Amino acid sequence: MEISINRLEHRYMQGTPFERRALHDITLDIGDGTFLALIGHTGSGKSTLIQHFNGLLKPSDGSIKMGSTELKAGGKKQDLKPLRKKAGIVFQYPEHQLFEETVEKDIMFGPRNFGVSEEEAKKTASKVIEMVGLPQSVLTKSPFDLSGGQMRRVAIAGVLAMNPEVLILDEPTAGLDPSGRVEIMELFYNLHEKNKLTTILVTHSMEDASKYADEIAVMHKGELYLHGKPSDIFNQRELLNQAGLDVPETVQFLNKWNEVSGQNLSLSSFTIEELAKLVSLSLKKRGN
Ligand SMILES: Nc1ncnc2c1ncn2[C@@H]1O[C@H](COP(=O)(O)OP(=O)(O)OP(=O)(O)O)[C@@H](O)[C@H]1O
Repeated sequence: MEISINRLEHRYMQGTPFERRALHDITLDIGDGTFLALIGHTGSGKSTLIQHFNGLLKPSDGSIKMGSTELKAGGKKQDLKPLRKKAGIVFQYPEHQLFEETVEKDIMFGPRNFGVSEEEAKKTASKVIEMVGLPQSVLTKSPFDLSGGQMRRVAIAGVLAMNPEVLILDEPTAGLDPSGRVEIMELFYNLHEKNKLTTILVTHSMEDASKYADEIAVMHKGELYLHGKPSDIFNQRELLNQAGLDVPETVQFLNKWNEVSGQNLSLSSFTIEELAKLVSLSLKKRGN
């Protein structure tokens, strides 16, 4: 689903002496099926922005269009419900929101709330539990008898059960160990690839942004500071530094390598594997 943000502004506590502008004049188009990483220093406005995608926050000015549904400043409350269904948000530590007696009931909660029949909701639970890589036997268990990683998968299944057209991930790997982080990111990436799901990943990890995203949007002081392909963004290290960010370590290494060796090598996927291949090839060429 295409997303179009037009001159979006958000002010907290609008009209009070405590009014605070968190977003200013954001204009951003996200194409259908794009994987976009949203990065920025703490307090730059990332969470405020993503809460507009499913109508948890309303624009103070400007608008956001999700497919055919548009939410404008001053829009009505009933405009929000269609957005809730279109955009599934996986918040930080989503497992904290599990509350039902069984995994199945927890996953069924969202669809039932939207008027889906008991039978249909059960079918959905069985489908999405598989999508997150858990066995059917988990459905009858209490979510609180599962491991932290399994609980997170159940919470993600609950979001997928709503069949969202856009998946919004707010630092979805926070608090996981390195292997758990990779597993969850690969899960999202595969969902994105398989279903051509438009995906927006809020992350502090330049490595994840460079590895998974087609496009990167950088927020700084409530404004959209940079937006483009990873390779374009990483060419602007000075600007990134000014926003309190840096390029991934693979790019830092290659920049140093080029400086020392006088070469002009460049990366396309920014992974350690690609970097190792590139350097080893260049060493072979030089006869080392
Ligand atoms: N409920 C709120 N009331 C008032 N101000 C808020 C509220 N939530 C956020 N802010 C302010 O809005 C600005 C943007 O915050 P936001 O949480 O969107 O940033 P962020 O980039 O998501 O930060 P982080 O990476 O730390 O999660 C900050 O100055 C923050 O203090």
